[in-house]
Amino acid sequence: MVNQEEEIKKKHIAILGSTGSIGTQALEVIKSHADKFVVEVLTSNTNAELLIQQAIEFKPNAVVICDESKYKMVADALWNHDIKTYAGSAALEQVVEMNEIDIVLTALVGYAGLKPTLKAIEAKKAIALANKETLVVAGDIVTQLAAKNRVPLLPVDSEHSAIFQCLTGEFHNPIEKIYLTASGGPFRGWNAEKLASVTRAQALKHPNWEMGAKITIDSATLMNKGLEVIEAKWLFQLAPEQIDVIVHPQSIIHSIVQFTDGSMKAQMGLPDMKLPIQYALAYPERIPADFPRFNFLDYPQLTFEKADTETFLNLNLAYEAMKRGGNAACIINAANEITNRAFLEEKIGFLEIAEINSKCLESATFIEKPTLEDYMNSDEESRRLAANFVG
Ligand SMILES: NC(=O)C1=CN([C@@H]2O[C@H](COP(=O)(O)OP(=O)(O)OC[C@H]3O[C@@H](n4cnc5c(N)ncnc54)[C@H](OP(=O)(O)O)[C@@H]3O)[C@@H](O)[C@H]2O)C=CC1
Ligand SMILES: CC(=O)[C@@H](O)[C@H](O)COP(=O)(O)O
Ligand SMILES: [Mn+2]
Repeated sequence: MVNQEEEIKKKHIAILGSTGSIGTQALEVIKSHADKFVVEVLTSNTNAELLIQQAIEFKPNAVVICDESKYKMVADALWNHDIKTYAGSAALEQVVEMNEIDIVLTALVGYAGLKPTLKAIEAKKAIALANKETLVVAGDIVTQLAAKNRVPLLPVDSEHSAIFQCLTGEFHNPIEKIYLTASGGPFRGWNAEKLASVTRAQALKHPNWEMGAKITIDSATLMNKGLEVIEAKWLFQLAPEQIDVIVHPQSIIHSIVQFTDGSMKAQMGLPDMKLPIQYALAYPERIPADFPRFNFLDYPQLTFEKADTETFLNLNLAYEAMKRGGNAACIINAANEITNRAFLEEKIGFLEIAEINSKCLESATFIEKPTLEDYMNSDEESRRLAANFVG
């Protein structure tokens, strides 16, 4: 019989996007610390097969399949497993409110993360935040709501986890600046002429990380770093001038904080997302893990270089959106979700991603102080514009 006290002491976790790269790695972490974590909710967009397998193995309280046409398949497979089964995106906003949940891991991709994250914050659940687009789109509303509800936003993104780890014990010490490290992606050093004809398959080969398709393409165009700059602004309440990007092709140093006395703290380790995922779930504890250890002799050189923002236009576009404020970041995020997908569907070339994103920033309606509804309308408007430019 399960010892009820032991079960209560465990952290009860909802994973939104459990079938993706972050979601599946989170389940590995949870499995190897079954004494500390228990799964309450699992969700996927369309991948019913994997969701069913995960549900049977981890026995959550509830699952959500966003694609309603797959509901019957999931419900039929789980009917005798004592697991509540829901369908549709709106169900994500309801399951995060379940009493049993302590932490919501936002491992779903894109703008779809915004509304369930806001609901989870309102329900006072701690947020382990992988879904960077949530902060890019509406960082002001999300961080204010989290502060009001005294809800921690625990970064999962490797760079932001690195900064967060460097800030442990330093919360009263002002930050002079931070350096977000960037791998440079698969096309580091390439010129525009070569980039014009790169294929989807080439862009999907990240040099250091295995990730979902959307973020892998964003890494290749440097939009990922642009989104991360904006994510950092909101997570650590920094001014644009305090955030710098440095290309570090080995992805060993995950990011750096520089304090006002000039001292710099960096967090390093082999590129493995299980570490930041585990850090966020176990926070404030560090718990053991047998992830492979870094060996200095395998990396006799850790190198650094300037990002090529003249060829990879998305990074400066994100800085520009951050400086403009208002709904500008929401506009480029929406445009980028359309152009990223259009490139994956081979409808546009690699260089057109940034070109169209930039046109959307210039042509969409700017709103200086957007409400949540404004963000939703702005997301729609920018998607429409981008789709037109894609043709
Ligand atoms: N992968 C990584 O190493 C890192 C990822 N991140 C961030 O974490 C987030 C997740 O990335 P990643 O795991 O790579 O992405 P994946 O594409 O691998 O997984 C996305 C997950 O979200 C689900 N999903 C996709 N679209 C929707 C939608 N519209 N509504 C609801 N659920 C949806 C998918 O379901 P289905 O399987 O059914 O499609 C899947 O479970 C992103 O915001 C990314 O930027 C940050 C740092 C590192
Ligand atoms: C693992 C992670 O956090 C990714 O966001 C990663 O940083 C992508 O690599 P790039 O530095 O190439 O964008
Ligand atoms: Mn990252």
